[in-house]
Amino acid sequence: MLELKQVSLKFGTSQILNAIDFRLQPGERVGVLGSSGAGKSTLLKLAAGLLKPSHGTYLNAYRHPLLVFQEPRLLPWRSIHDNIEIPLLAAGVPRKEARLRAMHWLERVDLPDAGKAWPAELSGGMAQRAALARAFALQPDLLLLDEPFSALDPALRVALSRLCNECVRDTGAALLCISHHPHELVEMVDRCVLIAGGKLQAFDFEDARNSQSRAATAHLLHQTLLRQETPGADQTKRTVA
Ligand SMILES: Nc1ncnc2c1ncn2[C@@H]1O[C@H](COP(=O)(O)OP(=O)(O)OP(=O)(O)O)[C@@H](O)[C@H]1O
Repeated sequence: MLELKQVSLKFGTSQILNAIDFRLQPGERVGVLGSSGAGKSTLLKLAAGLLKPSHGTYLNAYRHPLLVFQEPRLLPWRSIHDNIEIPLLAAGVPRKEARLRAMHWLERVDLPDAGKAWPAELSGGMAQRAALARAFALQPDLLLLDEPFSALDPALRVALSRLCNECVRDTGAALLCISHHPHELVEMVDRCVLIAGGKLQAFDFEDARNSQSRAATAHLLHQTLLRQETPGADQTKRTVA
């Protein structure tokens, strides 16, 4: 389990997160929303252990947290297969198993013939699929997605969200996922948190399996986000100590 208790984080004098409490249970899937600069990526980096809180308690029992960024970040001088296999070898996976896992995940993300290709030969969507294959091959128990599909066109974004959703459900990994698209996000998660003014606001779905409940929650999230992004809205103001 991941647990943040009364966690605050400052960059210089800017208070980004202010005494937040957050828990992520094994297998739980949580969406993170908020206006630009609200602190979503900061929360993910905290969860990944890449940032330390200025105050409060950080407890993380996940052994294999994995952060996936907006850009695929593939090694340009190695083949797609190598891009997936190299991190596995670095993690101590035997070569034969690493090869099989790389092939399995390339197939799973619908790139069965791309193993020998160079990253520069792939479209944006294909490169992001390869990045997902690399992530899932590492068998994370906590997957942290920082808007991984935001640079793609809407149809591709929806397709990759669905694929990612299936893979997360198949592996049972816990998920913390940032998105600016409430309607897509609610299809992937059990609940959402919204960051505003350094605080977390919870949006629980009445019944995550009920599409009407998901649609209503997405609508509410959308309206709340719009209010935040309106210039001068109170919620976007951040405490500056
Ligand atoms: N390393 C850093 N040093 C100083 N300030 C930082 C640092 N990282 C982020 N910030 C600031 O913290 C605030 C929150 O940044 P963060 O990247 O978490 O926002 P975000 O909600 O993910 O935004 P976006 O949706 O635009 O990606 C921003 O004002 C940003 O400029």
